Amino acid sequence: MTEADSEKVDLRSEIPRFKPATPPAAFGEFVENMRRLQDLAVSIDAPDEVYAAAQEKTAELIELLAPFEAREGKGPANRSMQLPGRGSLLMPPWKVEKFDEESVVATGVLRRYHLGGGGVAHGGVLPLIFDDNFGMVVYAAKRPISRTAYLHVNYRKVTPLNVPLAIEGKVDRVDGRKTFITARLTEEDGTLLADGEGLMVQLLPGQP
Ligand SMILES: CCCCCCCCCC(=O)SCCNC(=O)CCNC(=O)[C@H](O)C(C)(C)COP(=O)(O)OP(=O)(O)OC[C@H]1O[C@@H](n2cnc3c(N)ncnc32)[C@H](O)[C@@H]1OP(=O)(O)O
Repeated sequence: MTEADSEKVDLRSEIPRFKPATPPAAFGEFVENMRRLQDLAVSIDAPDEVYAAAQEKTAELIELLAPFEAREGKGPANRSMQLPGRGSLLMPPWKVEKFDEESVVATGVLRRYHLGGGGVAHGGVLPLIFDDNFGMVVYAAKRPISRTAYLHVNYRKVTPLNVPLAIEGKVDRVDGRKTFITARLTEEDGTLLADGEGLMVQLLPGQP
């Protein structure tokens, strides 16, 4: 995106400009360790004394970090484009591989943290991945800043964990303030796991 385009995007909304962050390497390592902790927190079966020791260590960590809690858009989480999931623990640790007006592609794996039941991904994780993709598609296509009005996911096959996956989303059609987006979630060999459609509606001045 050129500087001129970036200015154009800003003028189309009252939402503050998205400013990418470039945190030190230690932040990326910290986030990855936190992801490992999430995987463990949902999978451990430990003796009582291990829970007690873990509780003490997490309490220490909270004490260390709490003074640095910052408002949205200030800390590096969610803004670190070079990190999986933009450095946000909410997002699965996926990386954006393609970001242009034609489509947005992100790839990655789902992990133990994302388990639903029966060894496969929780169904609720997929709308998160689709919604994030739709948001990026709107931005990459230089459509006005918009929010999801609806999102429909068709689950075609169960989504495996620890297997490379990809989502590709693109603008299907535009109608005034409305941008209709479609996306497909696939395995590396192209097997379709889910497809989705969403309506993104351009925010009017003053809309949050
Ligand atoms: C800081 C970065 C922020 C950028 C966001 C990144 C994107 C991330 C994507 C998200 O996850 S956003 C969070 C989830 N979404 C929301 O919280 C949205 C909550 N809903 C709203 O804010 C409003 O409902 C919305 C802005 C989507 C629409 O409200 P409006 O009052 O502005 O729209 P209006 O009701 O006038 O409808 C505009 C058009 O959209 C149509 N429409 C709206 N909602 C619809 C719906 N659910 N189904 C079908 N059509 C719908 C509506 O019929 C109409 O069509 P026409 O122009 O043809 O008449």
